[in-house]
Amino acid sequence: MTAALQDLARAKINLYLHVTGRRADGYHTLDSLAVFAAAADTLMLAPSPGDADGQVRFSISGQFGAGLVADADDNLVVRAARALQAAAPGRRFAPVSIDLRKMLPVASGIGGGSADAACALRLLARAWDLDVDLAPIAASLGADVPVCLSQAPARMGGIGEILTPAPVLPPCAMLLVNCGAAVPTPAVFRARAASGAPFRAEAALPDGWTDLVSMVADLEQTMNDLEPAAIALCPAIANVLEAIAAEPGCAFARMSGSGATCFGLFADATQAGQAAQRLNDAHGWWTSAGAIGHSSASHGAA
Ligand SMILES: C[C@@](CO)(OP(=O)(O)O)[C@H](O)COP(=O)(O)OP(=O)(O)OC[C@H]1O[C@@H](n2ccc(N)nc2=O)[C@H](O)[C@@H]1O
Ligand SMILES: Nc1ncnc2c1ncn2[C@@H]1O[C@H](COP(=O)(O)OP(=O)(O)O)[C@@H](O)[C@H]1O
Repeated sequence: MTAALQDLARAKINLYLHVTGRRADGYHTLDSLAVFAAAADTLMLAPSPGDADGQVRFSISGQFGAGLVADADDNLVVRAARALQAAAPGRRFAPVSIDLRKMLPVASGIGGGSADAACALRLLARAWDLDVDLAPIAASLGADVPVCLSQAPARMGGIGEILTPAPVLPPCAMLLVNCGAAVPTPAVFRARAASGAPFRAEAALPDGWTDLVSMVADLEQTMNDLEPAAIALCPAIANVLEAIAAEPGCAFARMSGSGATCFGLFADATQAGQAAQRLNDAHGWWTSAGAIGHSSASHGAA
């Protein structure tokens, strides 16, 4: 490879999440509708001449980078690189450096680490010119990594690795709000299991929605089954949900994934942007507003 490459690792938002069962290995089966936000980390890959073949130098920058630096060798980006190399034995891997610009809050229910891992797989497969199926490698890195490979809206089944097309989404804007509390995914699944909450059936969805009102009517028949357990662990989530729902123009508010990030849906992008500014000013919360339904845009950097 000669050129530098750069790609976005977008936040994954679960518009609903039903826990439908539990496997013998403890993983839960899910039914979820995942969409991708404008908010994203950025991965920058460059050749690293002088290093040995196979070496992947890794650095972390960005607003939320500091929290990850201590465990950099175990970062999902590095694990993705190792897994890709293991899947293509006998190949030469030109030495590269990757910088992760971490702009998404960590352990926050929006799959930032999973998005970074998927982004690293895409970039490295390109840089090393590998024609391998990335889906099983992604699944080996985490339940959320496969859906982050395409960053296209998708219905998630199995433990997250069975992907089917999402209903056609209406034009709308999404507000993301995170109060700053890290909520570890395993703790939320454990708390839900301990609470004895029942499993839920898969949602019945149409092929698409032409407007936000009809999508919200269907989302109101669904749940995020992890929300009560996450609120029990982090009560501030309830305050965030209340604050989002009170914003002018907000049609729907819910927590994403295992939390603590919550989202609001708006027909009017200006109102979503104003809500983001207001909630950041009033509480110091991390906020972001943008369209939903982004797909991956890979491009080379100068
Ligand atoms: C809850 C979801 C919903 O999209 O998102 P996040 O809150 O992480 O964003 C995902 O299922 C998270 O996927 P991911 O974060 O990749 O999970 P993994 O690393 O594979 O698993 C972390 C732990 O979560 C639990 N886990 C995860 C996924 C799943 N389907 N069932 C589970 O029980 C297991 O205890 C597992 O040990
Ligand atoms: N690149 C990464 N970004 C974020 N977290 C990472 C990364 N690599 C490893 N991790 C670890 O994965 C855990 C889950 O992170 P993250 O994907 O942000 O959670 P969530 O899916 O709940 O948003 C973190 O606690 C962190 O220790």
